[in-house]
Amino acid sequence: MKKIAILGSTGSIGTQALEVIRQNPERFSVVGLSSHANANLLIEQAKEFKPAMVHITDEKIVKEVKAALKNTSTKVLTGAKELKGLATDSDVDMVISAIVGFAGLRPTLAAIEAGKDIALANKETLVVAGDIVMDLATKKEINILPVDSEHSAIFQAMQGENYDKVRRMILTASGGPFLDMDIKDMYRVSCEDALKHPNWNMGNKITIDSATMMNKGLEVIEAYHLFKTPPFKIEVVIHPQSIIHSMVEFDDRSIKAQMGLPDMRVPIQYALGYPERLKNKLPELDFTVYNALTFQKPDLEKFPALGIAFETVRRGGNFPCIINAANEIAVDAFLNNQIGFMEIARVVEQTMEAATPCVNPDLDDLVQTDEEAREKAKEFIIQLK
Ligand SMILES: NC(=O)C1=CN([C@@H]2O[C@H](COP(=O)(O)OP(=O)(O)OC[C@H]3O[C@@H](n4cnc5c(N)ncnc54)[C@H](OP(=O)(O)O)[C@@H]3O)[C@@H](O)[C@H]2O)C=CC1
Ligand SMILES: CC(=O)[C@@H](O)[C@H](O)COP(=O)(O)O
Ligand SMILES: [Mn+2]
Repeated sequence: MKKIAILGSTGSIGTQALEVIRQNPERFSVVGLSSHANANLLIEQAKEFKPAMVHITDEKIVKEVKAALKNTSTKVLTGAKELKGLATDSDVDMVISAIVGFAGLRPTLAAIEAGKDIALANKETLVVAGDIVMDLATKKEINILPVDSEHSAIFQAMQGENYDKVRRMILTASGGPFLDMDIKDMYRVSCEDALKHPNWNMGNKITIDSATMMNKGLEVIEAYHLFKTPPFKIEVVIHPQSIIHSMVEFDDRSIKAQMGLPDMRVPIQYALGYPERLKNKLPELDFTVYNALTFQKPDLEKFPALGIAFETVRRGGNFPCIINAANEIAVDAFLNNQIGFMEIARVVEQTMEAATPCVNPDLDDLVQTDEEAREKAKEFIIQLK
């Protein structure tokens, strides 16, 4: 029985991970769950999965959760220290890192430090602190199992293969809802338009990232760290159907692609079950329905965020951390109707050029970088108004 803690259990990844666990009660049990502010769903999940602990960030509503769970064996926690406690509890075998954004970094690092295997959805953890995270994972001899669909695809394609023989890793991108829109119309799109992802149903932040293609930029940085592959070997190709989840080309020009319907339960299940492949009852891919798989080059004028992300890998140091922070602030501002869609990448680029570079940052440097970049991004947003 694998005993699991889910950081971010009330989100899109968290709820789908619980669905996988629900289908496999003989293999997985839930030890801990965490949410930010969604008390109702956390209570419901606790009643169903009976974890030893739940954590909620919002200290004002922790009382509500305690009251609802008072006649159960579930302990209710709050505060940053207790979230780390949940992630490092001696009973936990694997932590699913599914908090969104920089907030996921510290509990994930704490879990690695405590020797837990990680099913990693929170790509920002690797974007911000990839070197620190991967070095610690090596030192602690733990597995980081990718949940992000592209990275799961590459990880699956690499089974039985040698990393020295990789010629290219090709990340596929849907292109988001504005793939075929004229650039001049992209200045006027609404949040509602941007939140309509063509293929995936995900949390708001990553859905906006998909629309700007910052998501793919973050995924390039994620792949660079996860697979220790230089950026010149990582390519992005638009594949609007999201059936091929990514590909690896080897030295002999043979290409392995991992395919399937766009359903996050597949990569989540692969990470949870690894190295075993488990059965499920998900719908099968009908090739006669998806009878045309198409590909095109990304347009960097329409999607400058992708180019910015590649630039930060070249610059290294704290640059990925800077753009991640600026992007979190800019996406939030867009979702609150404070800036336009095309201004997201503009704020990110301005912040990248204005923040203080650091060549070999440690965790404290990155925390400081994150704070500084957030402040600078907020200043640029005020100037835009
Ligand atoms: N959704 C998807 O299909 C995919 C997601 N990912 C990545 O997985 C991560 C999660 O994405 P997704 O599930 O879509 O996001 P959601 O917004 O749906 O869920 C986020 C989860 O994190 C919690 N949370 C939010 N902010 C904080 C915080 N400051 N401190 C602690 N907990 C917090 C939320 O709690 P509450 O509900 O209470 O707000 C919720 O449980 C992201 O990094 C994303 O890029 C990667 C590939 C695919
Ligand atoms: C499901 C998943 O892994 C997302 O990261 C997805 O890839 C987003 O789609 P885009 O290709 O549009 O960024
Ligand atoms: Mn992805």
